[in-house]
Amino acid sequence: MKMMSDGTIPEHHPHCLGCGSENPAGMQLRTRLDGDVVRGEVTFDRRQQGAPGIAHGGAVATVLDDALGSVLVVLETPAVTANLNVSFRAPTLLHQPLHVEARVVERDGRKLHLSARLMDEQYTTLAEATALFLVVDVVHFTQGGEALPEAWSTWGSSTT
Ligand SMILES: CCCCC/C=C\C/C=C\C/C=C\C/C=C\CCCC(=O)SCCNC(=O)CCNC(=O)[C@H](O)C(C)(C)COP(=O)(O)OP(=O)(O)OC[C@H]1O[C@@H](n2cnc3c(N)ncnc32)[C@H](O)[C@@H]1OP(=O)(O)O
Repeated sequence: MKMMSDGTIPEHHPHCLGCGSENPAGMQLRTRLDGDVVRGEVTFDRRQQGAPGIAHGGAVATVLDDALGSVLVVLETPAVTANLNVSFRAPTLLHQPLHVEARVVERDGRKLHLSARLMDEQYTTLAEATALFLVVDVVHFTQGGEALPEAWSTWGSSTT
């Protein structure tokens, strides 16, 4: 398990465990482990606006994908999103602190079935996702020609 002594998952942006960059839409998702569930908080701002005052659906999907990626950090398993299915249940308003959670539903060989949920301050569901992540060898991530975070060198690379 990859987490700090206070239960938080290291400053991550999942893409860049250890590199400290923001995710593609400039959102900061801080996550921690609560039992088997990754929980986090995020607030959207104008950069993620779709309709006036409302978050763009792609930004909502990004946060859900990021939360799902945090599950990989906990599992210390390199994997990629093969399929992401998002249901938008209610408008996600800007400037409101929101809750996110993500968990493993089932593992079947290389297939990780995960789920995630975005909720408002009262824990009303705004969007939910189911995803298929496929475990890959760490070599998968060298295709971009960039150095990989040192922390990944200890991660399981078995894809069986
Ligand atoms: C930025 C990513 C960093 C990820 C880092 C990883 C670890 C964690 C590190 C830090 C942690 C944090 C977070 C990550 C950051 C954010 C999360 C975002 C993650 C991403 O943003 S990641 C980018 C988007 N993602 C891709 O860039 C994938 C492109 N893609 C491929 O690279 C290949 O497509 C691959 C490898 C997925 C599969 O290729 P492959 O050759 O290995 O496997 P193959 O096709 O043989 O499928 C084997 C079995 O899966 C079934 N299957 C396959 N695809 C399916 C689908 N779509 N739907 C339903 N079933 C599917 C087949 O039907 C077969 O099933 P069966 O065995 O039963 O026949």
